[in-house]
Amino acid sequence: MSEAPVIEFHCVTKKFGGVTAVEDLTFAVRPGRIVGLLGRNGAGKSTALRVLLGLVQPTAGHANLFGHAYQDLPDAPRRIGVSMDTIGPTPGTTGRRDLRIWARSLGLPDSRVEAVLDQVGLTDSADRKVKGYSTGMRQRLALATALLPDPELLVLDEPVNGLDPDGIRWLRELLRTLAAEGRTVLLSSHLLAEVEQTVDDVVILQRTLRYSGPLARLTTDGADRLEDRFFELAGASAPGGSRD
Ligand SMILES: Nc1ncnc2c1ncn2[C@@H]1O[C@H](COP(=O)(O)OP(=O)(O)OP(=O)(O)O)[C@@H](O)[C@H]1O
Repeated sequence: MSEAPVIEFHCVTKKFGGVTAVEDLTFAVRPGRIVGLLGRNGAGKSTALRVLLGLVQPTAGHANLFGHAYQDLPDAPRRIGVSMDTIGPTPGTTGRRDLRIWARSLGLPDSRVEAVLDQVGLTDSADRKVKGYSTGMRQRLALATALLPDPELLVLDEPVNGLDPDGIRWLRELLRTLAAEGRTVLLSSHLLAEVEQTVDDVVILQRTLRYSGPLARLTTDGADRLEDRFFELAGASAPGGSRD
């Protein structure tokens, strides 16, 4: 397996008017790893992911996937599975219908829809309207959408939010299986305890980068708690997105 980074951020800064959401962010993600982008509400996690996916232009610096900016990467929508709040289901659809719309837009057969419904455990609810789904079911549907193209890389914004303990365990096992197949996962979260058992590597963001590296190094092989190390590195309670 090539050890070339799957994701690279180089000195990425993003300002929204007078607010600096992300400042001088540099880190890399290696293949086959599950990486947690961790930070408080407003720390800049979604902004960093949006820069990565070409959804917002950085003020300075750049981010690459497989050595290219998202918009220059051939076949990007089929190589990278994305789950983000802003990519919601089509209003009024059922889970199955929503996935079929996505599948067609990606040139994928309906058999992929059935495969991902099964993978995320939504087959029995697939013909129910999405508006009646629980938060956990919506998370599963978002993950199914990300998994549709059988991607090499998954970028998941807050995938743990709204999952119950069974759902969190299920997600952990699914991500482990995907990583064992050589896929790479970058997920953002502010739920430290929930992701501690899921991720291999950690990126701690509080507008600026506070840590990037193996979870085991951060916690001295589990002797220290992630939460304690997080507060040391991210500071006690500083809000993200400082005004200039
Ligand atoms: N489009 C925007 N316009 C103005 N300010 C923005 C915009 N997007 C984000 N911000 C600001 O940038 C900062 C970082 O926000 P961001 O959503 O990236 O944080 P986050 O870590 O994803 O937070 P959360 O966990 O709450 O989703 C915040 O202060 C936010 O208000």
